[in-house]
This record gives sequence, structure tokens and C-alpha cells, in this order.
Amino acid sequence: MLQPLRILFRPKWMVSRSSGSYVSRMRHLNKIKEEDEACRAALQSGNIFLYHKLAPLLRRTDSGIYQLPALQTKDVEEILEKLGEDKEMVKESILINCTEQNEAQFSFDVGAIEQAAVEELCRGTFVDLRKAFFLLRGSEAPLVARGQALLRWHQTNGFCSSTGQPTQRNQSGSQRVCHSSGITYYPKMSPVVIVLLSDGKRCLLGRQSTFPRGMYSALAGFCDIGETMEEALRREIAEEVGLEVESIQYSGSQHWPFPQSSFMVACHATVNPDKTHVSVDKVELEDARWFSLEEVQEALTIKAPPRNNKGEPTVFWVPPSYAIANRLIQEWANQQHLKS
Ligand SMILES: NC(=O)C1=CN([C@@H]2O[C@H](COP(=O)(O)OP(=O)(O)OC[C@H]3O[C@@H](n4cnc5c(N)ncnc54)[C@H](O)[C@@H]3O)[C@@H](O)[C@H]2O)C=CC1
Ligand SMILES: [Mg+2]
Repeated sequence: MLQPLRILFRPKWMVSRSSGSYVSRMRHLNKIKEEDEACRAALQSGNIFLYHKLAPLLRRTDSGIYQLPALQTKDVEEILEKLGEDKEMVKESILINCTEQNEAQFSFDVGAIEQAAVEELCRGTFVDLRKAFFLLRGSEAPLVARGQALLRWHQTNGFCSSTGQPTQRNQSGSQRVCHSSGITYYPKMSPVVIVLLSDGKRCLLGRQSTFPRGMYSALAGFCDIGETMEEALRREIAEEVGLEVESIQYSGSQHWPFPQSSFMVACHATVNPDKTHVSVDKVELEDARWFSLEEVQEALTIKAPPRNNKGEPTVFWVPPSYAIANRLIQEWANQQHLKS
């Protein structure tokens, strides 16, 4: 039932980078991930992104743009010393990635230190991750999400679930080991399917009661253990809206940090145009309904929905562009437009 993989959007990495530099960068990254000594050396010349209780530090430029300040290790050591902390704490930084210039990028949570004092020294503000997603541009949003996801994982996996003994991390933070049981733990993502269902003319969008008012999104659901992605997709659609899927086409994927790390697999799917009656599972969804191309096109133009005097949005709108749901909706609208 899964259609042959067809890339609807060409990601930037497919266009711009020569394979030579990409290969050497990935090999360098893998070395510092696996070898403690290489990672310690990389930290000396690397970039560090600060978080306070998982909220990333952002800096507003004079032109009003928000950026993710990349601090040098010596800067962070200086900040720690100024605030009466042990500068060796910087070694707890977690490797996130590396730049095109092979500079390692780390995340470090200063949650044990007074927030305002760090903000003053860094000339920045710690911002909730959801807000940071709105404020940052381009590749900074996935980077900051990845850094936070890794910090969160370390903060919540300090003990072995078999022996109850403390686990020890390697230098990069790519794993934790319980030396008592020999179990190695790796950072985890939960697989989720997200699907834009079409009957050929309309697309189906739903909303949970916790969504901001007026916002509808593509339907999503966690994969059960042992399921294929296609099985999870068919089951979720059957459970949530009582429809039977006819065909599936893969679109793309995204790491989603809210509320915990999910691996979103995004697909388009179709139903028989004669079998479109929606029966909503009211436990999961507040509402789900079919939307026309015109309605969707209008919603895609809304960047900030108008609000009533209680601050609630007053129109139908869809998730912002950083969410993969938006991309699915955009792709569907483009394809419908080409058909008409
Ligand atoms: N990036 C994007 O564009 C979008 C992302 N999402 C994300 O997709 C995720 C799944 O969507 P839902 O409709 O809420 O899923 P869902 O339809 O599977 O319902 C959630 C329920 O599934 C159960 N569940 C099973 N495995 C779980 C696990 N590993 N973690 C948490 N709960 C689990 C829980 O009972 C939970 O209440 C959400 O975290 C949401 O944030 C949803 C829409 C758009
Ligand atoms: Mg769901």
C-alpha cells in the first residue's frame, strides 16, 4: 500500500553540500561522539549553547532579530568562575552536532545557577522552547530542540531501570552505562505518524481540546510497539475518525521536542471519495472535519491569527511553518492547485 518514495520537497542538504565535505564532517562528528579524549579536545575549541532548566538562551540583536548565541568554552568557564561555581562543570556539556567548519556544538544547562545573573553576563534571556521556536530562524530551531532533547534525556536517565544504580555518561553524552548491569542506554525518540488525509478534493484536519482556539492540524498518533508505520497510520485514522485509508505516500520526517522527543513521520493518505463520513473519537479529538482548498489556502496565509478581547484566536488557522503538519498541508494545497 505504501507508494514508492517520492521526494516532494528537496531538502537544502540535497542541493548545496558536496559529498566530500559532508563525509569528512560526519566522520569527525562520529569520532568525537565515540572517543572521550577527542571529545574533550573538541570541547576546548567548540561552541556551547546555554540552557536554564531546559530553556535556551537567546540574544536579541540591535535589528530586533533573535539569535542563539554560541559561547566559547573559555567564556562559559569565566561565567562559572564569576558566579562562584566550579569551572570544571563545563565538562558536563553534551555534544549536539558540528558546524560546516567542523567546530563541535554542545549544550549545557546552568539550571543550578541563578538565572538573572547568567542572563546579565551573557546579555541574553532564557526563553521557553516553544517561544524560541517562533523567534529563531532556519536551522537554529532544530539545533536548539536537539540540544534540549539531549539535556532532558540525561536529566531523566540518571539511574538504571534494572538495578536502580546510577548510570555514567560518556564524554559526548551519546550514551549512559550502568556498570553494575552492563546495560547501555541511548537517547530515545518515540515514533509518531502524522498524516494528511485527502478525499481527492478536501483534506481532513482535527483539533485536540488542548490546541489553541481555531487551530486544526493533521492527525497524529504514537506507533505501538511492533507496528509498522503503515499499520500505525491505518490504525490511528480508524481509531480517531472512523475512516479506512486506501493509499499512503511518505513525505518527510521531523524531530519534535514537545512534550518529549518524538520522531514524526509525515505522510499523505487518501480515502475512497464515497466513504468520507467522519466519526470522531471524542476522547482523542474535540473535532475533525473536511476542509476545502480555499479554506486551507486562506489558513496558510495567516501568520498570527486575529484574537478576541480574551486573547483567543477567532479564525481557522493551521500550525506554523516549523511544524511538519504545516508542510503536509502546504504540499497538499500545492498539489490541489496544480490539479485545478
Ligand atoms: N510537528 C507537528 O507538526 C505535530 C506534532 N504532533 C505531536 O504528535 C504527538 C502525537 O500526537 P497525539 O495525537 O497526541 O498522539 P495519540 O493520538 O497517539 O494520542 C496520545 C495518547 O497516546 C498514548 N501514548 C502511546 N504512546 C505514547 C508515547 N510514547 N508518548 C506519549 N503518549 C503515548 C497516551 O495515552 C497519549 O495520551 C504529540 O506529541 C504532538 O505534540 C501533533 C501534531 C502536529
Ligand atoms: Mg492523535
